[in-house]
Amino acid sequence: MKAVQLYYPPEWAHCYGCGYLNAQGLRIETHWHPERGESETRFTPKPYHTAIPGFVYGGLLASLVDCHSTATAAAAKAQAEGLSLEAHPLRFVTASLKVDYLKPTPLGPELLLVGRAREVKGKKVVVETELFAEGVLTVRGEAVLVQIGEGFGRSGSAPGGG
Ligand SMILES: CCCCCCCCCCCCCC(=O)SCCNC(=O)CCNC(=O)[C@H](O)C(C)(C)COP(=O)(O)OP(=O)(O)OC[C@H]1O[C@@H](n2cnc3c(N)ncnc32)[C@H](O)[C@@H]1OP(=O)(O)O
Repeated sequence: MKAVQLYYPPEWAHCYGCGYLNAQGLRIETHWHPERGESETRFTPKPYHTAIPGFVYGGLLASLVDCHSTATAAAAKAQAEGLSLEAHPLRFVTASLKVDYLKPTPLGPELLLVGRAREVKGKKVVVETELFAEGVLTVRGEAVLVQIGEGFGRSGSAPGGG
Protein backbone atom coordinates (compact mmCIF):
# COMPACT_ATOMS: atom_id res chain seq x y z
CA MET A 1 0.00 0.00 0.00
CA LYS A 2 1.44 3.36 -1.07
CA ALA A 3 1.81 6.00 1.62
CA VAL A 4 -0.53 8.99 1.35
CA GLN A 5 2.40 11.41 1.22
CA LEU A 6 3.80 9.77 -1.91
CA TYR A 7 0.77 11.03 -3.83
CA TYR A 8 1.60 14.66 -3.05
CA PRO A 9 2.73 16.58 -6.13
CA PRO A 10 6.40 17.68 -5.96
CA GLU A 11 5.57 21.34 -5.27
CA TRP A 12 3.83 20.26 -2.05
CA ALA A 13 6.43 17.68 -1.02
CA HIS A 14 9.02 19.87 0.74
CA CYS A 15 7.41 19.87 4.20
CA TYR A 16 9.89 19.20 7.05
CA GLY A 17 7.56 16.63 8.59
CA CYS A 18 6.21 14.78 5.58
CA GLY A 19 7.83 15.95 2.37
CA TYR A 20 9.57 13.21 0.43
CA LEU A 21 11.76 15.90 -1.16
CA ASN A 22 13.14 17.19 2.17
CA ALA A 23 16.36 15.27 2.76
CA GLN A 24 16.72 16.70 6.30
CA GLY A 25 13.07 16.17 7.18
CA LEU A 26 11.24 13.47 9.11
CA ARG A 27 9.68 12.11 5.89
CA ILE A 28 6.89 10.32 7.73
CA GLU A 29 4.71 7.92 5.77
CA THR A 30 1.04 7.43 6.59
CA HIS A 31 -1.02 4.47 5.45
CA TRP A 32 -4.78 4.56 5.12
CA HIS A 33 -6.95 1.56 5.99
CA PRO A 34 -10.26 2.20 4.21
CA GLU A 35 -12.05 -0.76 5.81
CA ARG A 36 -11.41 0.69 9.29
CA GLY A 37 -11.48 4.34 8.29
CA GLU A 38 -8.17 4.75 10.10
CA SER A 39 -4.67 5.90 9.27
CA GLU A 40 -1.40 4.64 10.69
CA THR A 41 2.04 6.22 10.85
CA ARG A 42 5.08 4.49 12.35
CA PHE A 43 8.16 6.46 13.35
CA THR A 44 11.22 5.69 15.45
CA PRO A 45 12.73 8.84 16.98
CA LYS A 46 16.50 9.28 16.85
CA PRO A 47 18.58 9.50 20.04
CA TYR A 48 18.88 13.28 19.54
CA HIS A 49 15.09 13.72 19.67
CA THR A 50 15.50 13.89 23.43
CA ALA A 51 13.52 15.92 25.96
CA ILE A 52 15.08 14.60 29.14
CA PRO A 53 17.21 11.47 28.84
CA GLY A 54 15.04 8.51 27.95
CA PHE A 55 12.04 10.49 26.71
CA VAL A 56 10.96 11.99 23.40
CA TYR A 57 10.91 15.77 22.85
CA GLY A 58 7.31 17.03 22.82
CA GLY A 59 7.84 19.27 19.79
CA LEU A 60 8.73 16.25 17.72
CA LEU A 61 5.59 14.47 18.91
CA ALA A 62 3.52 17.50 17.89
CA SER A 63 5.17 17.46 14.45
CA LEU A 64 4.32 13.79 14.03
CA VAL A 65 0.69 14.42 14.98
CA ASP A 66 0.59 17.45 12.67
CA CYS A 67 1.78 15.75 9.49
CA HIS A 68 0.02 12.49 10.27
CA SER A 69 -3.18 14.57 10.49
CA THR A 70 -2.74 16.29 7.12
CA ALA A 71 -2.32 12.91 5.45
CA THR A 72 -5.28 11.44 7.32
CA ALA A 73 -7.40 14.37 6.16
CA ALA A 74 -6.44 13.77 2.53
CA ALA A 75 -7.24 10.06 2.69
CA ALA A 76 -10.49 10.53 4.61
CA LYS A 77 -11.70 13.24 2.25
CA ALA A 78 -10.82 11.11 -0.78
CA GLN A 79 -12.76 8.18 0.67
CA ALA A 80 -15.75 10.36 1.56
CA GLU A 81 -15.87 11.74 -1.99
CA GLY A 82 -15.14 8.43 -3.70
CA LEU A 83 -11.93 9.79 -5.22
CA SER A 84 -8.60 8.07 -5.76
CA LEU A 85 -5.54 9.95 -4.49
CA GLU A 86 -3.71 8.83 -7.62
CA ALA A 87 -6.01 10.89 -9.81
CA HIS A 88 -6.83 13.53 -7.18
CA PRO A 89 -3.76 14.27 -4.99
CA LEU A 90 -5.56 16.22 -2.27
CA ARG A 91 -3.42 18.39 0.02
CA PHE A 92 -4.33 19.87 3.39
CA VAL A 93 -2.64 22.41 5.68
CA THR A 94 -3.05 22.69 9.40
CA ALA A 95 -5.34 25.45 10.66
CA SER A 96 -5.35 24.31 14.28
CA LEU A 97 -3.40 21.74 16.28
CA LYS A 98 -4.03 20.62 19.87
CA VAL A 99 -1.75 18.11 21.55
CA ASP A 100 -2.31 16.52 24.96
CA TYR A 101 0.73 14.84 26.47
CA LEU A 102 -0.82 12.17 28.66
CA LYS A 103 2.37 10.43 29.77
CA PRO A 104 6.08 10.78 29.00
CA THR A 105 6.87 9.00 25.71
CA PRO A 106 9.87 6.66 26.00
CA LEU A 107 12.74 7.26 23.57
CA GLY A 108 13.80 4.10 21.77
CA PRO A 109 10.73 2.14 20.69
CA GLU A 110 8.90 2.66 17.43
CA LEU A 111 5.89 4.96 17.86
CA LEU A 112 2.49 4.23 16.31
CA LEU A 113 0.04 7.00 15.45
CA VAL A 114 -3.55 6.05 14.66
CA GLY A 115 -5.87 8.66 13.16
CA ARG A 116 -9.56 9.03 12.36
CA ALA A 117 -11.55 11.82 10.74
CA ARG A 118 -14.19 13.04 13.15
CA GLU A 119 -15.66 15.47 10.65
CA VAL A 120 -15.39 15.88 6.88
CA LYS A 121 -17.20 19.03 5.81
CA GLY A 122 -16.48 21.06 2.68
CA LYS A 123 -12.77 21.84 2.58
CA LYS A 124 -12.38 21.21 6.34
CA VAL A 125 -11.52 17.92 8.05
CA VAL A 126 -11.16 17.41 11.82
CA VAL A 127 -8.76 14.59 12.72
CA GLU A 128 -8.22 12.83 16.05
CA THR A 129 -4.94 11.04 16.63
CA GLU A 130 -3.68 8.66 19.29
CA LEU A 131 0.04 8.01 19.66
CA PHE A 132 1.24 4.78 21.28
CA ALA A 133 4.65 3.66 22.53
CA GLU A 134 4.83 -0.09 23.10
CA GLY A 135 1.03 -0.22 23.18
CA VAL A 136 0.70 2.57 25.77
CA LEU A 137 -1.26 5.69 24.80
CA THR A 138 1.00 8.66 25.58
CA VAL A 139 -0.26 11.48 23.34
CA ARG A 140 -3.65 12.51 22.01
CA GLY A 141 -4.03 15.09 19.24
CA GLU A 142 -6.80 16.96 17.52
CA ALA A 143 -6.28 18.98 14.35
CA VAL A 144 -8.36 21.07 11.98
CA LEU A 145 -7.09 20.71 8.43
CA VAL A 146 -8.11 22.83 5.46
CA GLN A 147 -7.77 21.71 1.86
CA ILE A 148 -5.59 23.88 -0.34
CA GLY A 149 -5.63 24.33 -4.06
CA GLU A 150 -3.10 25.00 -6.78
CA GLY A 151 -1.03 28.13 -6.17
CA PHE A 152 -1.43 28.11 -2.38
CA GLY A 153 1.53 29.72 -0.63
CA ARG A 154 2.73 31.57 -3.71
CA SER A 155 3.30 35.25 -3.16
CA GLY A 156 0.08 37.22 -3.41
CA SER A 157 -2.17 34.19 -3.62
CA ALA A 158 -5.05 33.61 -1.28
CA PRO A 159 -5.81 30.26 0.33
CA GLY A 160 -7.83 28.19 -2.08
CA GLY A 161 -9.89 25.07 -1.67
CA GLY A 162 -9.79 22.28 -4.18
C1 LIG B 1 2.52 27.41 4.74
C2 LIG B 1 2.34 26.45 3.67
C3 LIG B 1 3.05 26.79 2.38
C4 LIG B 1 2.49 26.11 1.11
C5 LIG B 1 2.86 24.66 0.93
C6 LIG B 1 1.67 23.77 1.10
C7 LIG B 1 1.98 22.32 1.04
C8 LIG B 1 2.66 21.80 2.27
C9 LIG B 1 1.68 21.56 3.40
C10 LIG B 1 2.38 20.92 4.57
C11 LIG B 1 1.40 20.63 5.64
C12 LIG B 1 2.06 20.15 6.89
C13 LIG B 1 1.46 20.80 8.09
C14 LIG B 1 1.93 22.22 8.24
O1 LIG B 1 2.90 22.50 8.86
S1 LIG B 1 1.00 23.40 7.48
C15 LIG B 1 1.81 24.93 7.94
C16 LIG B 1 1.09 25.58 9.07
N1 LIG B 1 -0.16 26.06 8.60
C17 LIG B 1 -0.29 27.22 7.98
O2 LIG B 1 0.64 27.95 7.74
C18 LIG B 1 -1.70 27.61 7.58
C19 LIG B 1 -1.90 29.12 7.67
N2 LIG B 1 -3.32 29.40 7.59
C20 LIG B 1 -3.97 29.56 6.40
O3 LIG B 1 -3.35 29.59 5.35
C21 LIG B 1 -5.45 29.69 6.46
O4 LIG B 1 -5.86 30.17 7.73
C22 LIG B 1 -6.16 28.34 6.17
C23 LIG B 1 -5.83 27.85 4.75
C24 LIG B 1 -5.80 27.27 7.19
C25 LIG B 1 -7.70 28.54 6.29
O5 LIG B 1 -8.06 29.65 5.51
P1 LIG B 1 -9.30 29.65 4.49
O6 LIG B 1 -9.71 31.06 4.27
O7 LIG B 1 -9.00 28.84 3.31
O8 LIG B 1 -10.36 28.84 5.28
P2 LIG B 1 -11.69 29.38 5.93
O9 LIG B 1 -11.43 30.58 6.77
O10 LIG B 1 -12.72 29.46 4.83
O11 LIG B 1 -12.05 28.15 6.92
C26 LIG B 1 -12.37 26.88 6.39
C27 LIG B 1 -12.88 26.06 7.57
O12 LIG B 1 -11.80 25.86 8.50
C28 LIG B 1 -12.14 26.41 9.79
N3 LIG B 1 -10.96 27.00 10.40
C29 LIG B 1 -10.06 27.82 9.83
N4 LIG B 1 -9.09 28.15 10.70
C30 LIG B 1 -9.41 27.52 11.87
C31 LIG B 1 -8.79 27.44 13.14
N5 LIG B 1 -7.65 28.09 13.41
N6 LIG B 1 -9.37 26.69 14.08
C32 LIG B 1 -10.50 26.00 13.84
N7 LIG B 1 -11.13 26.01 12.64
C33 LIG B 1 -10.58 26.77 11.68
C34 LIG B 1 -13.19 27.46 9.50
O13 LIG B 1 -14.01 27.72 10.63
C35 LIG B 1 -13.96 26.80 8.37
O14 LIG B 1 -14.81 25.79 8.92
P3 LIG B 1 -16.38 25.85 8.67
O15 LIG B 1 -16.84 27.19 9.20
O16 LIG B 1 -16.58 25.73 7.20
O17 LIG B 1 -16.94 24.68 9.43
